[in-house]
Amino acid sequence: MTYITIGTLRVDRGLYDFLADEALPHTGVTPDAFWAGVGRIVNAIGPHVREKLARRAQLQSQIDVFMAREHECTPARHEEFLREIGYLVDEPRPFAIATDNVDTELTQQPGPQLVVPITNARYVLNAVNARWGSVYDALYGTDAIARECALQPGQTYNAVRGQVVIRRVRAFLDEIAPLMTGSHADVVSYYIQHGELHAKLECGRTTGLCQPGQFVGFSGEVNALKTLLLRNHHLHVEIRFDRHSLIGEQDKAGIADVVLESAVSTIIDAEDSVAAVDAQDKVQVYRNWLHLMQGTLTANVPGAEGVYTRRLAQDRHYCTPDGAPLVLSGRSLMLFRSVGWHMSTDAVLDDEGRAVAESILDVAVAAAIAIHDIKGLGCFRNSMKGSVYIVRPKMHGPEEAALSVDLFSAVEEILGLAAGTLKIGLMDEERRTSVNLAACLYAARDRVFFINTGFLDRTGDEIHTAMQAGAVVRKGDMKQACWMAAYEQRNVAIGLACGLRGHAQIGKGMWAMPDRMADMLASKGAQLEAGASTAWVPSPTAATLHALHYHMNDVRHTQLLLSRVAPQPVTELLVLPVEKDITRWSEAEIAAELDTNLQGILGYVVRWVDMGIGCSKVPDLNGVGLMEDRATLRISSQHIGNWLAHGIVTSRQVEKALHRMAAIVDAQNADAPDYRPLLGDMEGPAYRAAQELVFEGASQPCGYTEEILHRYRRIAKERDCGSRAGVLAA
Ligand SMILES: CC(=O)SCCNC(=O)CCNC(=O)[C@H](O)C(C)(C)COP(=O)(O)OP(=O)(O)OC[C@H]1O[C@@H](n2cnc3c(N)ncnc32)[C@H](O)[C@@H]1OP(=O)(O)O
Ligand SMILES: O=CC(=O)O
Ligand SMILES: [Mg+2]
Repeated sequence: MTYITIGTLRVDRGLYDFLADEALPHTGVTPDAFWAGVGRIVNAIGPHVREKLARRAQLQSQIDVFMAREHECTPARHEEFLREIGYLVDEPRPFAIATDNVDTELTQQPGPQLVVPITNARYVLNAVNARWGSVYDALYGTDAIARECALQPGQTYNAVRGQVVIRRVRAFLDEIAPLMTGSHADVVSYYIQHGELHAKLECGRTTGLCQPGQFVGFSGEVNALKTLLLRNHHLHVEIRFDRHSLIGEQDKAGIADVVLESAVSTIIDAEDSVAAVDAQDKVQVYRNWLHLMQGTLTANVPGAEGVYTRRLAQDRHYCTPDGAPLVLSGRSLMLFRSVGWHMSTDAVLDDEGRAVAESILDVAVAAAIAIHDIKGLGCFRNSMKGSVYIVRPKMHGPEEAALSVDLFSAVEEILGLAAGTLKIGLMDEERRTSVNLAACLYAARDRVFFINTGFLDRTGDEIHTAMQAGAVVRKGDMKQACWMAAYEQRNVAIGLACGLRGHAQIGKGMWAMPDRMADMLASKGAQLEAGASTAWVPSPTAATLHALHYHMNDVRHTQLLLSRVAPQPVTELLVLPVEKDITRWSEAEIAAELDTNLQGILGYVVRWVDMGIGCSKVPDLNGVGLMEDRATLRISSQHIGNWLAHGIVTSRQVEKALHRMAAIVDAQNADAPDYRPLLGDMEGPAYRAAQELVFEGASQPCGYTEEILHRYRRIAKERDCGSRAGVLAA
């Protein structure tokens, strides 16, 4: 890296140039002012970051001693101890959050939240455009419709399958926007008269909607509609007519498609789904964010008729029932997820030559770039309220939430932004945050736009925290653990008690089996029944299918009912997921658990380290594709570390299984271009990273995987750079 010195900082030349030449022009912030400001923040906040990280380590070592000594203690004693050491703090007096200028997508529109790795422009564009998605395509193209009517070889459209989809969507319309008489399946035409929607049925009768107010817009002519816009639970449904299309010509009402408002918001992820290990990678992260804020991001995508350029979707234009223009956003509301406090980056060095806290850089750069949106300099608007949404992951407790608030205020000051412009998404994914959630919310009460649960990191942290208490239950049994139920319930109850309903999101976690859409449809609705106003999905298709749940559940009403339920006591959250009777595990069960964890680790790590891919769909031992990211890696690495620590498995057994699983992962990737087999390169960075994650994972701070992954990815980058240079020289 080549650095240039600016004030007290040394800044990577590529990063400096990116900001000076691409990001800052037109924002009103000069490079000198920006870096001088960042320098001040590094000096002011940097020491606090180091102090908080030291505090985490101190608390964990106290907990380790306590758990080794008193692992059979009651939850009440456990609570008492956590209070004694200051891990658990007093609850604030009742209060309500007071965040203002939050976009309606987050306050009024319960709906799916998509997550996408920021470094993959092609996926990012798809994600932002997933605000709207065809439910016909989503059902037709996935296992949501049973296999017996799957596409036959050589067939381009299976009409039987198509009919199943159409029937299912008509039933859905009957459910969410019923007609006064008959079914949408019986309609032969829809038309508008005197600002009201009419539906002509096959039997010759005409009817209308049971709730006429659900008809909110249309395009085309009143008696030759192109689209019809309905609204249910604040989400829009667009019915498209085209009697000349393949589907529309066979449909009695001429319906060619039904499009749902789907990914209402999207997390543009610069954290656990990306592999950004140096200044060069960080520039790629920030450049994509810049092009999103400017509305200019593009990606070339191979399609049926050759390569085409994917761009951000335009807004959607309709007329209201009485003929006034109606414009709806064509894009998902974008939220930026920064890295957590534990990360540092040598893209910028402080006055003592230390890598700076990466959070400072992420928040400062993301906010500076968002000025393009705030000032309306781009082709589109992201936030109509002039807010910038920054998701803060992996914070431990209220002190760290308060430090984020301080950072946000400092960044607003150096950029000349109005106080409160930067909003916080407060992820409840570390144990010290869960147990002190009300205090965390209080610390961020003027800025918070969401809290959420269901996180894989939270399980990783649970295992790490309880490392000395005993052998933890199998990964699959974690979902039934007492702490997990308390975590989910308390987060919602505390969020509602702190006034989030209608003011901020209460979210739930990721559906991690991207190809299992039937299972997702059957189970993900439960997150809304539990009080969530949003929940994470891994893909646009999943967003469209998950949107169906929000039509079935009136989340605002569900939250109203749940707001009468008190949070479970914190002692429920403190019940450790430790197996009391380890003899109940057979050798085969232990071996299966180990194999599953190791195969997941290897399958993910090899792509991360060798190819720089931060989130992958890794087939498990049964061939089911699982979304793996750093959080799932943290769980697997901590789980093996725990079982090693408690003698459930031996190092030798783990080494042998690792080798065996490497062969499976190599076979699974045999056809992947640029794949370097693990077994052909056991001294290579990928295999060594996996070994270290397994054998040293338990001693990593909080069980985080980043330090190991980053170190080996940098080695792999150097190796590839060296071999490229060799090829060029030859
Ligand atoms: C624990 C946590 O921290 S969760 C948060 C982090 N996790 C995530 O961000 C998961 C996001 N999802 C993903 O990255 C991907 O869906 C993966 C890695 C799980 C699967 O990726 P793939 O194997 O490439 O998916 P698959 O082949 O089924 O589908 C690819 C298509 O779906 C689209 N797609 C898949 N996921 C996404 C997404 N999250 N956003 C937008 N588009 C997506 C791609 O654009 C591509 O379509 P295209 O060819 O038209 O461009
Ligand atoms: O950040 C998401 C998680 O599951 O952890
Ligand atoms: Mg996480």
